[in-house]
Amino acid sequence: MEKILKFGGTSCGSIQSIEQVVSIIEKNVKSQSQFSVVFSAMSGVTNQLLEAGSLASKGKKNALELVEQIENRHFEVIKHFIPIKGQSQVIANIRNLVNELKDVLKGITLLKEISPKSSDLLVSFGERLSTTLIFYILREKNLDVEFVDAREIIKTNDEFGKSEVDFTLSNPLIQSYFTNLGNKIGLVTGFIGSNTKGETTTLGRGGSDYTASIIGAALGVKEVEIWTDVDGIMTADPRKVSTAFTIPSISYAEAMELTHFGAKVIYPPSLQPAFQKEIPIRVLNTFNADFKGTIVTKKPASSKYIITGISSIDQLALVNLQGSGMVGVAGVSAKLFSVLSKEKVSVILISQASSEHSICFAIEPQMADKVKSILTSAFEKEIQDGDIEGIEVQRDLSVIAIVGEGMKKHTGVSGKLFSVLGKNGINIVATAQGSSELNISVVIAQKDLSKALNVIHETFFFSQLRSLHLYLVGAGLIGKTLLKQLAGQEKFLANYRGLKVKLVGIANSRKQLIDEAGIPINEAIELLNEKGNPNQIDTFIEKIKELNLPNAVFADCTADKEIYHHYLGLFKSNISVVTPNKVANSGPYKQYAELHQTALQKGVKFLYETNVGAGLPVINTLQGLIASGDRFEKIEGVLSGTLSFIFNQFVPGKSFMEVVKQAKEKGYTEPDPREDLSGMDVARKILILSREIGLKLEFSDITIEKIIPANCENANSVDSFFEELDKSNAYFENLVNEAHQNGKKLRYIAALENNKITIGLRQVDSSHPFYQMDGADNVIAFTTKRYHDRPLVIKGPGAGAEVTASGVFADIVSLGNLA
Ligand SMILES: NC(=O)c1ccc[n+]([C@@H]2O[C@H](COP(=O)([O-])OP(=O)(O)OC[C@H]3O[C@@H](n4cnc5c(N)ncnc54)[C@H](O)[C@@H]3O)[C@@H](O)[C@H]2O)c1
Ligand SMILES: N[C@@H](CCO)C(=O)O
Ligand code: NA
Repeated sequence: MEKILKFGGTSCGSIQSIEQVVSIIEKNVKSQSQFSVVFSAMSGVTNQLLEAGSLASKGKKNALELVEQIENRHFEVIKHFIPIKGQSQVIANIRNLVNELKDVLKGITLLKEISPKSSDLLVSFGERLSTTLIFYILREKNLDVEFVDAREIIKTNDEFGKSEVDFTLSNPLIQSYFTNLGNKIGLVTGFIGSNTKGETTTLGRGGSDYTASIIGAALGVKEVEIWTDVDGIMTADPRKVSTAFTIPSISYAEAMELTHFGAKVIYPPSLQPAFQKEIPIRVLNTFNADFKGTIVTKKPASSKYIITGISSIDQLALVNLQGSGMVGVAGVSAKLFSVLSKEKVSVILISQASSEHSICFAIEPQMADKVKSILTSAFEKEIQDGDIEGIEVQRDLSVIAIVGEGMKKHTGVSGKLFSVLGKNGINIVATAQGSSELNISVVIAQKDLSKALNVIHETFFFSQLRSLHLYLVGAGLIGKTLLKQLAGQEKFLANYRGLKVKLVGIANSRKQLIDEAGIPINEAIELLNEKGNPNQIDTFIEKIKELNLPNAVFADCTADKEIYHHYLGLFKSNISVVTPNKVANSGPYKQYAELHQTALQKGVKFLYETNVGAGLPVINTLQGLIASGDRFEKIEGVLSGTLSFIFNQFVPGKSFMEVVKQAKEKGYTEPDPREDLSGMDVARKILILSREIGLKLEFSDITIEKIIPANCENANSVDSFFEELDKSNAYFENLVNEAHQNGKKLRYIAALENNKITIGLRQVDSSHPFYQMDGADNVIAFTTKRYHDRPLVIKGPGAGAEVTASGVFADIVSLGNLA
């Protein structure tokens, strides 16, 4: 025999799935391999049988209704696969089995009780029915098959419900049976066996896999194939991590570790006989039969990943035993674990500090109360004497284990694990590493489980493609331009920066839309309009925090004066903020400092390069100089793109108001251009620069020389502001004429020197470095200790949608380097 195949309940569960099974078996026949097949009951039938048993024991008639349902399900399959003239024999055989089943239920009804022994007999009908059914289907296809009742070859002890296999008795029976079978395909009932008296027994959890593994081991086959309904063992639970993928090859030991922490595809104890004989086990998908699945072997193929997989237990409780009296006292942990073992408490994980001051261990949460009371009485004396301070239970925790033989060869694996959790604000409550270095486990709050699994998975399996989760608030000029740029660069970012910017939320002042699965960037605005809910920024931010996505960034592309109140809370939730909005950084100094300190403390970023000079590298350059120890002596600049444009465009004879309107149309002005013309916008920028170099200045420390007459400044709406501007044309003509007559140009210059900020309109001549400027140019000159004789000058367009959005873009992408 070369192979044993095993098909699980879902594979035998329907006409469609049985069609798959038949085609897989036919393919094996064509390849002329010698093999036999083990079957589970049709999915759901075992439970129905148990339910029928329980109903019967209570004397309820509807037990028979369940039997009828089971019978009909089998008949339907027969009718599909077997031509009418052959059906009667098959139906008669199934009916015989069903009658026998009804007799068993009658017995249970009479006795009014269901013993483990009758329960085993009852459930055995599941596999006996499914295997009989498939036997006839395959015979109809002219395959040389034989029905094998496993009770004749697998012998067990008398422990009904979960009997132990007697290999000394079974192995020779199996060997002689299959030798006699010759070239026929044996179709074996999974899950069941019998004791020496011939009474039916069952093999417990993973029973049919166990049957396949027992037979495979007894016959020394080359491979055991477990056919199920998933693509093999995956790197993580695909319901929790959507990017999880199949592990092509895994060691027995790794499979054991992964399944200990919850991966449910196989149940390794049931594969033990095959493991021991080093027979490879292949996990395959009946519904995706050409897929290679996972092979579990002693020596798996080498992999490019450091770890093999991640698994988790959703719910556990942590018990902590601590006290100074425990230090150096031998026997505390011996006593602890012997008490636990006596009470059959299974311990999921243990961690002890080397100070020996405390021992903590994880258990199933439903055991927590019991364990606490057992330990309180077991350690009564130690607690009374004060050697143990008490027994503390923490709940609502989860454990994540990263598993892999490859960890032995690599340093820094735990560093990587802890740092990615830390960066995402996930607190590690306890940790344990087995000395085999096959697994590192961390206990975390249950609310962080999904986030943690995803970042860990990304870190270890997709280090070549990191995700940033982006929430964009403000879908106006800058927001929309940013979206366009992001959409255009999606491929480039993936291919050359290993970065995926996933838009998960978007809002404007009217609507909001959040979708964890990702909002297509190039359709985001339409989707927001069509599907968005009314926007309430508070609820939007609450939702963001609740979602708790890893590597998250909030981009504030509004000019709103209140939104920044949320930044602090976002930082505290480990969400970075990127913004062109200057309000946060130019408010009271105390608040500026608090925002920056909190971001630093939480390990998130607060990035706002576009606060000054739009996309020009002003803030980054300044921060670089400061970080490298340079000292600032003077900052001087033309910081308003709008005013620059206006003084470059406006000549006497033109309408000043029209030029301002043009600036607005070109996207240079603030949403409210009064901010630009009042000098407010420039004041914000120079104040921000002063804070960046370490000064604690307030807005009130700034002297602003106004350039617009009071009637314009005090206009109470944007429209009336334009009207007032129109009326004041002569005033502006005068200003410009005067400068022209002196051979000079007008520049609105902000200067910071000797801790003082001044802002005003200056006439500059051709020798002045700010004389030559075009369009909406900004120019900033840094005079520092190092740039002393000739300042460092940054010059170029300092306003406009494209250059601003690209500055925001660059800030966002720089976060990707940290993800
Ligand atoms: N235009 C430039 O050259 C430039 C340069 C640097 C910085 N900035 C800054 O960029 C920001 C955006 O400017 P813009 O020209 O795109 O403005 P805009 O008026 O075109 O767009 C603002 C967007 O924010 C939304 N919004 C306002 N309040 C909101 C709230 N409370 N909640 C949700 N959404 C809200 C609006 O609906 C709109 O979608 C401003 O802070 C501006 O100072 C602009
Ligand atoms: N309104 C601003 C945009 C850049 O911050 C300006 O004109 O400079
Ligand atoms: Na900038």
